[in-house]
Amino acid sequence: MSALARAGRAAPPIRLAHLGLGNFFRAHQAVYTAADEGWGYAAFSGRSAELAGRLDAQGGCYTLITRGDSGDRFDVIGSVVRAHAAAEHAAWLGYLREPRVGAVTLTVTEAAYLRSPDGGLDRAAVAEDIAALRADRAAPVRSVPARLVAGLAARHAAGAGPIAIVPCDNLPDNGATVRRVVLDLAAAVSAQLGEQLAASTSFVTTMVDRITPRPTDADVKAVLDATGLRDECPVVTEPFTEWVLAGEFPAGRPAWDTAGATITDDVGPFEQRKLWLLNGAHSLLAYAGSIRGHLTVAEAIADPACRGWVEQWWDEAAPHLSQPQPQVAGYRAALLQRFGNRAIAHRLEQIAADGSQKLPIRVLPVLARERAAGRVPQGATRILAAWIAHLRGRGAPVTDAAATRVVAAAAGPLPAAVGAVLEYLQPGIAADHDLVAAVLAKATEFEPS
Ligand SMILES: NC(=O)c1ccc[n+]([C@@H]2O[C@H](COP(=O)([O-])OP(=O)(O)OC[C@H]3O[C@@H](n4cnc5c(N)ncnc54)[C@H](O)[C@@H]3O)[C@@H](O)[C@H]2O)c1
Ligand SMILES: O=P(O)(O)OC[C@@H](O)[C@@H](O)[C@H](O)[C@H](O)CO
Repeated sequence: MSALARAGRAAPPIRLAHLGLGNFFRAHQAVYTAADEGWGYAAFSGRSAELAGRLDAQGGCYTLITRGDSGDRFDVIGSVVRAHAAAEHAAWLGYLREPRVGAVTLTVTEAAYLRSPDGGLDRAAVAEDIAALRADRAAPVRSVPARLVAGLAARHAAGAGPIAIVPCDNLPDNGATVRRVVLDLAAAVSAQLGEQLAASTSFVTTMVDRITPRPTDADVKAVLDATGLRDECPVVTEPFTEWVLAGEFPAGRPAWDTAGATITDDVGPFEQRKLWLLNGAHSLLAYAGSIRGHLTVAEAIADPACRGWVEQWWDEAAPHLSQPQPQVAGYRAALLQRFGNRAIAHRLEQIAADGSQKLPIRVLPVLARERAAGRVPQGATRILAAWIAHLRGRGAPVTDAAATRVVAAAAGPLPAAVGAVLEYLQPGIAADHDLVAAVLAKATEFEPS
């Protein structure tokens, strides 16, 4: 056992699997689970093997650094029992065949669900995995939808009973979204498999919130200095945390609610508030803030211009939220405090990744509502303009699952670029001349002088 032990307690039984072992999972779902000693995790990385190896060498234990204005708090989290690399497919199938494994949580990024523009599965992107599963249900597959289908098929074949899939990525209605891509893929393997998995799988919808930046070598040193423990993979997060879930758990679940999670019938109001206000403002800061030379959220929100743009965006989004306005006002005030936490170095370049996946979720719903009300929203159009400027080489570097297409769309004379990028985001939108003119005017302000 590593020096990072579970304070004399035995490891909990593995009753959960996770896909997308990374920082957020370790600051969020694993922490809620740690409050219930009856449930432990087998966690799999989405792609790389590196973190899984380091974590498994520590018996799954790691230090959670909760970083507030008044200093750091250090807790050893022991709910992860085994950490596996993505390639350990036989182990993945093995856990899913276990009746006592009752749920699979996911944090694999928005892009990993491989949705087509209509929200269904992008079948071309998973053609190899479909062919492999048609030939052999236990064949190694790489994409997230195919790994889920392979695991669920193995479970069904083993007669292990129904299970819950619990996506924890920043996607609206994430349970229904994941249901659709998983069942599309299962049906493409065989119609019968599609029906079997539809009948035996519950897709839970969640809203997740806890700002979790990428840790650095300085965080490893901070743990050593404060606790005397050598931890190769601590995780840093803010004090705030929120988890809202709706859906069935046919094989049970940990007592996440006693650890502070909200169990509800409708995640929608929580999710809109969080995706538009927090994530929308994050995207604005990631593009506009990095163009203004800032590196982190805390730096950008301290810039009066950026702060004003964020407030303007919130003024546009807030009236479209269904939660009571005093509650929304309280959330906005808390967000300003969270964004301003200088102890958390949340890098804008991390948030800037995959704008092609994020902006349709974070910004376009508000834009559509504002246009339906006859207004041209200045905050929303500024976010789009800043993204276009980012794609044209300004601010944070471009990392995007659709980089080839969106960077090409953003190239050349600015008026054509604005039209092409907007059309990429939402076909037909470029016919809205007032909207295009507003985005163009703001994009012009972001052009190099
Ligand atoms: N970090 C946060 O503050 C935060 C907060 C709320 C929600 N989230 C959600 O969690 C996700 C992960 O964030 P993180 O901070 O843990 O990131 P991370 O980089 O630490 O971990 C991401 C995990 O997803 C896997 N992955 C990435 N792209 C993939 C792909 N295309 N296919 C398969 N697997 C893939 C990686 O291998 C890794 O296991 C976010 O994209 C977001 O949806 C993050
Ligand atoms: O994690 P992403 O890449 O979906 O988005 C980046 C940030 O906006 C996001 O991680 C927030 O920090 C998070 O959603 C806060 O709960």
